[in-house]
Amino acid sequence: MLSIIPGNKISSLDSTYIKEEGISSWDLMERAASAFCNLLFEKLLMVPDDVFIFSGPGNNGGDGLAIARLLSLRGKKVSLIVFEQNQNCSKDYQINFEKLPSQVQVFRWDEFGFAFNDHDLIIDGIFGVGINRPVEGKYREVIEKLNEAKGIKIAIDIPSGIPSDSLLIGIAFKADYTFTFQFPKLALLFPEHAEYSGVIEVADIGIPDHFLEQFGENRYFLTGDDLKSLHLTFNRFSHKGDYGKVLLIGGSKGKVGAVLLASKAALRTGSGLVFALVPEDERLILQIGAPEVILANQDEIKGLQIFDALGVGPGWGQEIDISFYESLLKRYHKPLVIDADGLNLLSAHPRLIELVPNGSILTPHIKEFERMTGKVDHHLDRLQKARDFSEKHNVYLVLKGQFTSITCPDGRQFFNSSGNQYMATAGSGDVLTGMVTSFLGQGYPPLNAALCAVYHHGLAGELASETRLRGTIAGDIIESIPASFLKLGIA
Ligand SMILES: NC(=O)C1=CN([C@@H]2O[C@H](COP(=O)(O)OP(=O)(O)OC[C@H]3O[C@@H](n4cnc5c(N)ncnc54)[C@H](O)[C@@H]3O)[C@@H](O)[C@H]2O)[C@@H](O)CC1
Ligand SMILES: Nc1ncnc2c1ncn2[C@@H]1O[C@H](COP(=O)(O)OP(=O)(O)O)[C@@H](O)[C@H]1O
Ligand SMILES: [K+]
Repeated sequence: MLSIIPGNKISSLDSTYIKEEGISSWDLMERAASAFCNLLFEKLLMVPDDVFIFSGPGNNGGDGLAIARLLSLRGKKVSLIVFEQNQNCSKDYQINFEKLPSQVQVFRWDEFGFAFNDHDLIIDGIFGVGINRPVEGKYREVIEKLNEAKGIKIAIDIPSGIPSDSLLIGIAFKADYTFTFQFPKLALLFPEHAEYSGVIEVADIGIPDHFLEQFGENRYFLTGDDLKSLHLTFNRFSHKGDYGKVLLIGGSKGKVGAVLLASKAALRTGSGLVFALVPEDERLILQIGAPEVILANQDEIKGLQIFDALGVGPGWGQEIDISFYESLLKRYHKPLVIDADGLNLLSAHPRLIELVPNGSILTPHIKEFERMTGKVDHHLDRLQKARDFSEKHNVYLVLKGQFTSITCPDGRQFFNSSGNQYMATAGSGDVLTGMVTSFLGQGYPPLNAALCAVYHHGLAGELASETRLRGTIAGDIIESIPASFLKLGIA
């Protein structure tokens, strides 16, 4: 799994790796530049002929110079805009400057005209993870102009101005794409930086995961490659009892659809038996909407231990009998999944949180999370509060949004790479609740249940939205769950 390395450890990572591999820092920069160019040709349908590269004084600028050479060798008309005298720039910058082919036109920033067309490609190599203060002076002037300019904009490693692991102060380059080296820098995952980072792609420069891990701080980027080994298999001689008996509890007048969505999602995720407990008057809707679901009644659920997992909260409302919730938490001793009003009720009745079984999975969106922990200032603060909360209450916290994070009681934090903006639609969280509950009921350890559910939910959202775009609805995500398994080769 890809470790996310903090900015202040990247240069020691770099030098240790170079030493162990017996390569030079220039070699590593060359790998980075060619990985960048490969991504460019892979991700852009048409790579523009006119390319403008802005190179700052450090190694991010050095990457820009190497990219200038490689793109020029591939027939592109490259203009390079520089800021400092060569002798004031990094060593590898200077080497790459010497290697520039004569076809690359070099401009000083104050001699350059800044006139671009829609189809020009603008590459930002001004600053990378070495940024150590807010951008001012000539750099600010140039970034302001570039942010107004036409053209397709790509940042090398990180948009210039964004610090590697903390919140932007002042100005930064606004990229359409960020091609980041080896692992995404933490700050790229902050919602506050969404307008700067654009689409994030990871350019593999060949540093292995186990090597990265030594420099990490227990933060990881979850990709499809990580998932396969987490899944349990379905075997030929199995029966429905082998794949978990789960119970979804929620629904209220007008909101029973939430349980319907969660139940269907649990079935599509592979649950053998899905039970639902909803108010008496709302049962018919559920039964018609999903005939595969078994409706439980209050008496049946007295023997709660027969269920392999519970999913509590979708569409529940705030008006429920709180003593029922309390007795549920007291009587069920295995990890369970809590979402939506199940969480809001914990916020309203804080004594209940102490009753939540160890290892349970809580799936708040940002607002629900704030209700539980109090006001959050920014995403970094939220990530720290998530760690504190998980550790204190011994639960897994799935904080939903773009790059949903999964925080473990031991402090590990995983960031999901799948999903897109078309999942911002009513009920998509209920789908996730059904999926997590399903995996938990199938016998996955809580962490694996959360990782698998979050990743497949995002991938199903991507697949569902391929043809539906902004018309994607939660039900489409459910119907694409099997396609997500297929895509990852999970039988
Ligand atoms: N393994 C790696 O991490 C690799 C990193 N590489 C590149 O190296 C970059 C990091 O390079 P550096 O450490 O040289 O850092 P940068 O290139 O980000 O910038 C550092 C330079 O900018 C100056 N500077 C910082 N903030 C400034 C500000 N606000 N105004 C004016 N000047 C400022 C510094 O004094 C220094 O000269 C990465 O982002 C990446 O692009 C790649 O070359 C290859 C491998
Ligand atoms: N822009 C986005 N990118 C990725 N995933 C998203 C995005 N917007 C929403 N999602 C996902 O959709 C789900 C929304 O959940 P939630 O806010 O609880 O919705 P609801 O309450 O309507 O069911 C979460 O899993 C979230 O991660
Ligand atoms: K940059």
